[in-house]
Amino acid sequence: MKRPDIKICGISRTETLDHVIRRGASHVGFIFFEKSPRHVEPDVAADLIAHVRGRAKTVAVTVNADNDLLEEIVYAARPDMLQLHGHESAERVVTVKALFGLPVIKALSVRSEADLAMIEEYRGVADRMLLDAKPPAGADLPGGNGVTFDWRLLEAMDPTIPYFLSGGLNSENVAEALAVTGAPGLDMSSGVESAPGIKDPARIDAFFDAVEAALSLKTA
Ligand SMILES: O=C(O)c1ccccc1NCC(=O)[C@H](O)[C@H](O)COP(=O)(O)O
Repeated sequence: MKRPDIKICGISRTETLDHVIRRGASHVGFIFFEKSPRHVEPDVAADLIAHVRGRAKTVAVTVNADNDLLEEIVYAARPDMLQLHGHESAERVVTVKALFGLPVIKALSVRSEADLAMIEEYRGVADRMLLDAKPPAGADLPGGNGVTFDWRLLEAMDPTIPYFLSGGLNSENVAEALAVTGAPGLDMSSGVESAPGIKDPARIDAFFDAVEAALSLKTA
């Protein structure tokens, strides 16, 4: 099995960036959503992104952001990619790509087959999909909620679609997630935190150890 790309999201400290990249993160995500405990201002993100440039792909995560906010983020922080984590339509993805010239990850909230079928709208439009769990009722955040969805829904999915599996991944369940889905990418955030927004070095190590163990079992 090919090693999946691994995206660790919601990072706000250089120490955490260095740690996850040393352990093998291919992508690191920065949250631009004020209600999130992981929110970073564009000037702070600019320093974090400058710190890791060239060592991992940097992703600016936004939620239904208008052009002005995207412009502020892109010109201040210079991310490698944009993640659209709201209700952005396929047409909006096309517009954002044209305006900013950056690859786009489109997040999709999944609970049912019908949710997953929406993926077709973004085929050939988004550079990658991020399949996250639908937020629980009453949640304040569209992502970072630490909840999983039924990974068996992905069994019938076209395997050529590039995507990150997301939602509630942690060191305890990532081996099963990989066994069920064979996902080409993994994305996670709260599963390596000790409290919302606080990344925990021991949990980061446990997660990457679990991924390595799962992959070595698969190739043994
Ligand atoms: O993490 C947040 O606080 C967040 C807020 C608003 C929009 C998106 C957000 N996170 C995006 C991500 O890509 C998370 O990694 C993804 O939702 C999975 O989170 P988790 O279930 O905690 O692993």
